[in-house]
Amino acid sequence: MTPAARVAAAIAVLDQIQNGQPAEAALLAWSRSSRFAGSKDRAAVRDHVFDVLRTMRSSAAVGGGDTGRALMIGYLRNEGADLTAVFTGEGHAPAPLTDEEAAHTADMLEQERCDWPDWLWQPLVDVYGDDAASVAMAQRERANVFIRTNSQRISRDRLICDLRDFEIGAEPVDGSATALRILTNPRRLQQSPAWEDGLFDMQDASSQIAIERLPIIEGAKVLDYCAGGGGKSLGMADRGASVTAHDGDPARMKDIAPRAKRAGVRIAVSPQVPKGASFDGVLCDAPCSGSGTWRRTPDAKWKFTPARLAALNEIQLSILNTAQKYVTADGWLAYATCSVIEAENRGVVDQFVSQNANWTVVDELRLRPTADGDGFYQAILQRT
Ligand SMILES: C[S@@+](CC[C@H](N)C(=O)[O-])C[C@H]1O[C@@H](n2cnc3c(N)ncnc32)[C@H](O)[C@@H]1O
Repeated sequence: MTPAARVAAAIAVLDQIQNGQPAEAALLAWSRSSRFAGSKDRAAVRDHVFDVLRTMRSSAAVGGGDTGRALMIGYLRNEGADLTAVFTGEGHAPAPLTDEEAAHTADMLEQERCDWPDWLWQPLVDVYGDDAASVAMAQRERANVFIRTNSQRISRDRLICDLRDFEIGAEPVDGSATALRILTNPRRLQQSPAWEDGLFDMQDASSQIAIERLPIIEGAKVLDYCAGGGGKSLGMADRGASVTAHDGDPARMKDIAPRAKRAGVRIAVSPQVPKGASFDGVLCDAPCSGSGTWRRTPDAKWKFTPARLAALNEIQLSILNTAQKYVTADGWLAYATCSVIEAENRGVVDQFVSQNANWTVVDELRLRPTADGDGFYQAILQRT
């Protein structure tokens, strides 16, 4: 496919998404009906679609509409591309720009330029002040790929060398003892001998920094109360904790056993927290908007609503209220989200403390989305 034909294909996929189809389903349907497209074509079309989804608002303003075509015009115009070289109408290229399309200009509000929902703009400014724009702008960029070194099995420097032998470039992330940023060939990671040998797992750098911050001592009994696929459980086990994984939806934990086996650690998977059980530490990696990771799931940014935020706040608070019961008298309780929205971060923690005055915040971590990792929040509490 020519570069212009890839743009035309992305326009067709975007139209399906605008008609209500989820992004992945629309891309899959296009792939299935486009047997002529090679792997590079598929990757390029996918990149175009996600580039537009991450910048939907500014692309619509600058492109003069929200059809696939207008969005792509807006995105490419924002990027400074030569539109006349792409919109030629030749072969499978999209049709030339109309006079109206060519003449369109837009004045944008700051939140529009930053591709951030209006209703969440002021809350972002309240926390990040003049940096709100850079927090929002970070979600317009493609995310880097990060891995967590399995430090029970290999040093980070040795892992860099092993990956290099497989033509995968990696470099350490500042502020983390385990995280590596993948510089080249990320698609080869899960075919590498190091993957086969369980020397690393996939995990964003911010999650790793948060896990490293937990006051875990070798052999501590820890409950991962919202374990999901077990990323945090594995990180805590790597730090020497004896981990029990729990999740309100036990089916979400199905990958934990094989992941733990590959990593060579033991994690007890427990659909019900055993009655009367207590732990030196309990981590609540709560369900949230995911606003710190919206560059990875850009359509979520536009679907999130005030009603959903209110519902999440209730769940988040009730998780903390339940989980605290499993913490020993001098143990710790950690609350984490991959969100940059304060209402589901310190907002929830403050509500919890106002209802449970015997708990106090002893540590707080707020990571912005940057090239070094996703947006992440964590508070560690202890009883007074
Ligand atoms: C952010 S995800 C966890 C990600 C996981 N810790 C990881 O690192 O891969 C939040 C998890 O909370 C779970 N959850 C939702 N409501 C819950 C509840 N009331 N009690 C326990 N877990 C709950 C969800 O099923 C989901 O797996």
